[in-house]
Amino acid sequence: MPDDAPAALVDQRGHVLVITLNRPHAMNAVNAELSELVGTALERAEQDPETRVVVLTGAGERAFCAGADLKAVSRGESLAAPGNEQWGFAGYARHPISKPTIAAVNGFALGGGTELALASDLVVAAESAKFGLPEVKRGLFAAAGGVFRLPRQIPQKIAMEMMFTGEPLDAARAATLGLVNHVVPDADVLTEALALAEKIAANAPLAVQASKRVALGIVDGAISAEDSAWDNTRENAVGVMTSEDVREGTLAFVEKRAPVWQAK
Ligand SMILES: CCCCCCCCCCCCC[C@H](O)CC(=O)SCCNC(=O)CCNC(=O)[C@H](O)C(C)(C)COP(=O)(O)OP(=O)(O)OC[C@H]1O[C@@H](n2cnc3c(N)ncnc32)[C@H](O)[C@@H]1OP(=O)(O)O
Repeated sequence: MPDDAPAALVDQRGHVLVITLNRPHAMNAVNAELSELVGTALERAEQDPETRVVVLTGAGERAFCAGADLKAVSRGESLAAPGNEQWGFAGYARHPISKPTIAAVNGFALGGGTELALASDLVVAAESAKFGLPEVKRGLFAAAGGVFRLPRQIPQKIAMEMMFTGEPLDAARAATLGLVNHVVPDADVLTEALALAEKIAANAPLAVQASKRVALGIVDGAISAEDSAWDNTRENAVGVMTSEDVREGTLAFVEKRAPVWQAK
């Protein structure tokens, strides 16, 4: 892929906007450029009356999204890229848009990748896809919604084991647990996600959007509950993300070695 290729691509297909994370050389890991381009695409989708459904997928055949860019983090760059609170990577997690979103998970969905799937309304997964929150292996914390969305979307004890061990689930197990709507052959992920999107786009947009708004309002609890979840996450995350573990955990990944955590 040319070095100057954009980190995310946008493709309008009738009433469906397809956003493709486009850093396959880095397993579509989220850096500031990718976050900003995803944010711009989401803002366009939200404001364009012609767009009724958004499909989010990853470039290449190996990864949907491998989470935050650990090389950037190991260089001390912020995970919360400036300006992405409303629309960027974190924005997608914290401020779901009013239109239905479908994650077409074409491979690894790890860390922020799983958090993007958790923040999506529907998930179509490749048979080879894997879902996980390995942040704790890097000294990090699933601060983009993982820590409170995962226990809400799958059984609590399974969610706790995933968060504490950092070990992934395969697509079949994720579907059994309710994290995935459809598991399809790897080659069919985008086609199947688009077919589902067209099915939704054929229905009354305002009614579909109102259904999403009310359902999320109930599932996420009252605004105060949702805000306290984020505030609590942020309080815990800041403590974790400013620790020496972050530098050691991410450097260990970059240097392809086991991390050596400081004795606590
Ligand atoms: C202060 C808090 C405020 C809270 C409110 C809002 C916060 C907003 C910001 C918070 C964001 C938090 C996001 C999230 O919770 C945090 C994370 O996501 S941490 C990252 C978690 N992900 C991982 O640990 C996965 C890392 N990758 C792997 O384990 C493996 O690469 C793989 C995916 C299992 C594939 O393995 P392999 O097949 O062996 O392939 P390679 O490992 O060789 O990878 C190929 C190539 O890609 C590069 N790469 C892979 N993953 C990443 C990555 N995450 N970052 C950067 N680069 C990655 C890898 O280095 C290889 O490159 P090469 O070495 O060939 O140059």
